[in-house]
Amino acid sequence: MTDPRKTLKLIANPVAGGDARLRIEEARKFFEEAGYVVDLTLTEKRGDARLAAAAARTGDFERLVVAGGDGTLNEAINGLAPSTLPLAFLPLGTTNVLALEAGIPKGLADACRLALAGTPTPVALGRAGEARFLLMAGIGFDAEVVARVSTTLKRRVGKLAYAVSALLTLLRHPPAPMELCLDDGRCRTGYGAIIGNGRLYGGRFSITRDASLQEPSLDVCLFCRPGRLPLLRSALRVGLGRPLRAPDVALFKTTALTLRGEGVAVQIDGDSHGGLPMNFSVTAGELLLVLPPASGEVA
Ligand SMILES: Nc1ncnc2c1ncn2[C@@H]1O[C@H](COP(=O)(O)OP(=O)(O)OP(=O)(O)O)[C@@H](O)[C@H]1O
Repeated sequence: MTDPRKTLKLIANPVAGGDARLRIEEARKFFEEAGYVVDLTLTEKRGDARLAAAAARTGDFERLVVAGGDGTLNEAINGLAPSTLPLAFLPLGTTNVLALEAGIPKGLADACRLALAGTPTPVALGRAGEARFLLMAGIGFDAEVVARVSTTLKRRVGKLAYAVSALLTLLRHPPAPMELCLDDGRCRTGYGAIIGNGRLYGGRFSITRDASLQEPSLDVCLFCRPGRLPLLRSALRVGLGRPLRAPDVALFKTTALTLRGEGVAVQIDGDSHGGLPMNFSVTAGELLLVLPPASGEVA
């Protein structure tokens, strides 16, 4: 006989943010006490969340709940989308950009409550080659910082590990040139780019301030000047919460672009994703993300 209770699929990374085992167990209990049968998959390595989310597409689930960092969330999205199964998120990672962007509470009980009672909201997803991204793609310097960040240091000191990696990357070599081309054939040279589907970057910082998860467009920030100094100046402005400006950067919205560059790295949603050349685009409504009712995104 089938269980008449509602079933949740929970995909959780037990090593997110250092050690998330206890919090995952608490979340499981929360959902069970709320009357749900919980089908839990604990990830063991990169790739597991994607496979588990792909399998959940054909299951009889009320919700897919992903517990972990933005990297595990990205994997789950790549396994799930396009789908009408609502995806809720419990932020257990180091940086948790989505939680900040979308107003998902950091407190576990509140996040669990939202996972059950929040509004499934259609969001647009970015594409980097074949892979989907929810928050942002970073090309060049930023992706090298991600690639070089020490996991051991990240577990010990959290976000500070990214600052250490940024310094080492900057000392190593100046940003490499790349060519950005739009669909109408217009091209220009840059020295790094951030392609934002969302507004926030690396925490509460913002580079693509006008982006919106619900809007099917990509906000591009192209770093236009060669050398380390302009990049440092831009990093400082972002750190101080100031907007980036021409001529250091070019900011624009688009729905598709191509980037080319010799040995230039790419990251999506905070995890390495190969290198250029790569096409980037955006598709509306490929995912129903469970968000706070009536707010969508925080101001
Ligand atoms: N059990 C696991 N062991 C090792 N790596 C894992 C495991 N589960 C998932 N991963 C991979 O580790 C990467 C980072 O994990 P995740 O994003 O969940 O947490 P985090 O690194 O603490 O947080 P953040 O993404 O905010 O830095 C993900 O890309 C994921 O593919």
